[in-house]
Amino acid sequence: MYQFTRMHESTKATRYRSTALVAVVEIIYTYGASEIDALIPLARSMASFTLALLSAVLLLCSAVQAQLSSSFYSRTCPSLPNIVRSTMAQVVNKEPRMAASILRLFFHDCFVNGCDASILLDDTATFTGEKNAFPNINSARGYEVIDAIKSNVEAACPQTVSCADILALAARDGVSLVGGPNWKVSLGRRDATTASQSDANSNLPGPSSSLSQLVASFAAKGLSARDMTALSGAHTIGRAQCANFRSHIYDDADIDPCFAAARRRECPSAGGDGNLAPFDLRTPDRFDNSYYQNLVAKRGLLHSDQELFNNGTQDKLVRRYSVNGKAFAKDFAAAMMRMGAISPLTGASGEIRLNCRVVNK
Ligand code: HEM
Ligand SMILES: [Ca+2]
Ligand SMILES: [Ca+2]
Repeated sequence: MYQFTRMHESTKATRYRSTALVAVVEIIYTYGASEIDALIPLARSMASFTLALLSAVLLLCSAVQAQLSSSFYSRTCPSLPNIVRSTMAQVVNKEPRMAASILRLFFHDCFVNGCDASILLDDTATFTGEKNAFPNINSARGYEVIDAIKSNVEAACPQTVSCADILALAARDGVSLVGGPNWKVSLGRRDATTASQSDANSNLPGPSSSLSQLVASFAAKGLSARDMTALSGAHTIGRAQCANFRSHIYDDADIDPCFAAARRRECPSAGGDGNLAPFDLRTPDRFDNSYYQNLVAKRGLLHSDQELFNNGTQDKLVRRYSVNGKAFAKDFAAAMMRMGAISPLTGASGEIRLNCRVVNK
C-alpha cells in the first residue's frame, strides 16, 4: 500500500513537471522570443519558490538537530548515567516505594506541557506552580531525591544537565532497579521557566475516570489506548491513599467482594483519607505483570484501574499482559519512550536550571 502510494505520487509529480515544460514552450511559441520578457515574472516566482523550498529543508534539518538523543551528554557529562543510577540504587534500597514515586513524578511532568521539569518548581509569593495542583498536593513525592541527584550531577558536570533529563533517567532507573524493563532514555530536554497549576488540574487523569476519559486524556498527549493500558501497569508498584479508592471499594460493582472487604478495613467510609494501600497486594514493590492479573481477578485498586478490564476495548490486552510478562515489559518500555518525548524544550528554548526547584535568576 505504502509502495503503491509513493509510485503513484512520483508519477503525478513527473506529469506536473512535463505539463509545466509544455506550458513554457507554448508561451514561447505563441508569443515569440521577443515576448520572452513575459516569462521573467514566471522565472522570478520559480526562483523564489526554490528559495522557499530550500529554507523549508534547512528548517527541517534544524528541527531534526533539536531532536532528543541518547548520546546528548556523552561528551559533556559522561558520568551522568552512573551518577543517576547509583543515587537511585541507594534511595530505592532504603525505600523501595521511591521507585514508584519518581516514576509518577515523571508521568505528572510529561502530561503537563511536556517533559520539562515544570512539576519540580516550588511555589513562591509571586509564582504558582504545579506542586499544589489537586493530583500532586499531599501526594506527589520524591522531590528531594531529584534534588540529591541534581547536586551530585552539578558537582561532576556544572550547568550542563537539565532537571527534565535527570527525571527521565531516574524514572527509568527506578523501574529497572525493582525488576522492570530497561530502555534507552533520549536526552536533550531543557527546563521550563514556567509551570501551570491549571494545566496540571485539567491534563492529568483522575482515579474516577471512565475508560473513554482515560483513552481521551492519553490521546490528547499523542498516546494510544494501547500505550495507556501499558503505562497503567506502573500501578504494579507504589501506594494509593484511601481518598482515591474509597468510592471504588464501597460503591462499585466490578470488584471482588473479598478484596473490597479487606481494603475497607484499612479505608473507612469516613476518615482515614490518607491511609495507604499498595496497588498490588501480591508484589507491591516489584515491577512485574501482576497488576494485570489483579485486574482480571477484579482486584484493581482504583476505579480507573478496573476500567481497563470491565467488558471494554482493553480487556483483550489486559488478559494478554496478565499471561505474558514479556509482552507487557516490551510495550511498557516503548510507551515510556513515547511519553518521555512529549513536547520537550530543545535547542535554545528553556534553560538548564541550576536548582530544580527554582527558575534561574
Ligand atoms: C491511567 C491513568 C492514571 C490514573 C487515573 C492514575 C491515578 C493515580 C492515583 C490516584 C494514584 C495514588 C496517589 C495517591 O493516593 O497519593 C497513583 C499513584 C501512582 N501512579 Fe498513577 N495514575 C494513572 C496513570 C499512571 C501512569 C501512566 C504512571 C506511570 C507511567 C503512573 C504511576 C503511578 C505510580 C508509580 C503511583 C504510586 C506512587 C507512589 O507510591 O508514590 N500512573 N496514580
Ligand atoms: Ca511538564
Ligand atoms: Ca508488582
